[in-house]
Amino acid sequence: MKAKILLQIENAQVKYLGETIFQDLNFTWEEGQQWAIIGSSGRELTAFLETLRGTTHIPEGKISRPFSNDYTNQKNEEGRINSFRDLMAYVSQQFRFRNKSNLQNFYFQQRFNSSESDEAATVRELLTENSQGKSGNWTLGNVAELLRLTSLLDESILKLSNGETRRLTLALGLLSQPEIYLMDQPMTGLDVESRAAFGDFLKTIICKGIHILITTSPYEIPDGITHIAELGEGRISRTWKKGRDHFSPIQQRENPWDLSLLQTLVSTITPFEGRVIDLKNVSIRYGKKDILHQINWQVNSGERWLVKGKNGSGKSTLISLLIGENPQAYAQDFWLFGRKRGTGESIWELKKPIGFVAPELVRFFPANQTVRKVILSGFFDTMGLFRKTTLEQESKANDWLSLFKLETIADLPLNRISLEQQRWTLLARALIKSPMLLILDEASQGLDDSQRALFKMTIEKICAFSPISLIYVSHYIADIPDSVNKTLDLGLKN
Ligand SMILES: Nc1ncnc2c1ncn2[C@@H]1O[C@H](COP(=O)(O)OP(=O)(O)OP(=O)(O)O)[C@@H](O)[C@H]1O
Repeated sequence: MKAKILLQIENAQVKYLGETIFQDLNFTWEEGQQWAIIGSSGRELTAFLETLRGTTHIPEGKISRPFSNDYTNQKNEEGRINSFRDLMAYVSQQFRFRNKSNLQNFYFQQRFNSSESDEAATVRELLTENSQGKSGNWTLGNVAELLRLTSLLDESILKLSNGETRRLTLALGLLSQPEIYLMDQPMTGLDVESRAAFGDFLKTIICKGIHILITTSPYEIPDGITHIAELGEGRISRTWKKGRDHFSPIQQRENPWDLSLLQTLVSTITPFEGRVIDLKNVSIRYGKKDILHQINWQVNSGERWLVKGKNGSGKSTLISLLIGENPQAYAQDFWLFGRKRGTGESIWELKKPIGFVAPELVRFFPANQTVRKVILSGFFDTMGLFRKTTLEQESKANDWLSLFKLETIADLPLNRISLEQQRWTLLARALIKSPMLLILDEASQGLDDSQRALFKMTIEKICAFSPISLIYVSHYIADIPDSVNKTLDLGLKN
């Protein structure tokens, strides 16, 4: 007996964000198949998911979704128009939570400011809100348990770490009681242990009848997946059953940047004469929860450090202290660039010698901020450009735009460009003021394998060409540049 088709794309031309991204795309998803989609372009992977969700434009060919026929027919008979989307959950890479009045995204430092957290819903409130009006296998209780959120139910969503937030978004998807569950790079931001456990999570939900399709790295195909499709050059180039075949290794690209321009740009970075960071018995506690416990850490000028630890171990909290975003810094014995914190320095003085990149920064720039403005805002350490710039500053911005090949998109808003272009923009913003210390908090998270390799190579070159001090946070050993040769392990703190 032939397997039932759930979804089918036939000879489709697909336009995504105004560009033709697929030509002659064909894909058949049959009952019982659980798909992993791999490929070297993060943009193509996301566009493929958007096509399944019906948010791209298909001028030629067609897409059909027989999985929803019974449901939509029944709703039509009841005189209601309902879409296949009711049966489909989607976890995107860029999640945005709004504050309670639904007016704005949170601003960055709000997360570490516990007094302001009332503005945000708790994990329980958000899960409850998302389960209303839907009944099925998934309840707040079993979903919270499955995704290890039970102990976090009464926390404000604002305070969650990256990995905790990722688990929350997976839970929200389940509570919509989907038949089809699409996930864009769902293991991004998860620590080594949680990535290993991800296959068990998939197997559990597959057993309950959900069909899944994820985009992922070819090196991370979790348990539960039965079929793999490789995207490349505008179409699906191959499909195979898991275990029958293996993927072609990602081609290592040449570094596409003008390295002599990079060298010139970072040659203005000077070393700090003295100790960059000195933490003496630093402890951070929220309510009854010890996040950092008596941390002693010294970073000397020119050193390159890895900060590691599992999800929720306090890596971002530690970094919030360094970049002046955590009010608890004042109570600590803590020196930055030879000056004790809390001795009258302004937040701007504190930020000046530090360049900082974290993927979630993108969420905190106002919507009208273009790539050029975001890069220029690095001179002023503001989330967006709100003042006049000099010709010299503009010329520096042009150099960075040219280095990272961003000129053609320089005047587009940050939220209209691809994930990798956003990341190069943030790196240019961090470096434009020639900082003495560069802090990268999971800065290549979510990029595809070739872009991650390029990011690593770029940081390697910056370290080779300048005396910059570096703090690098990552859950992926393969992403760590060779020049990083010291480690602070927060997992060992207790
Ligand atoms: N203002 C706050 N109030 C209460 N708890 C908080 C607050 N800010 C952070 N936390 C909690 O502190 C813990 C550490 O969070 P942090 O973001 O530093 O972890 P992380 O090591 O960076 O994790 P990840 O690898 O997931 O990014 C988390 O459990 C988080 O929920």
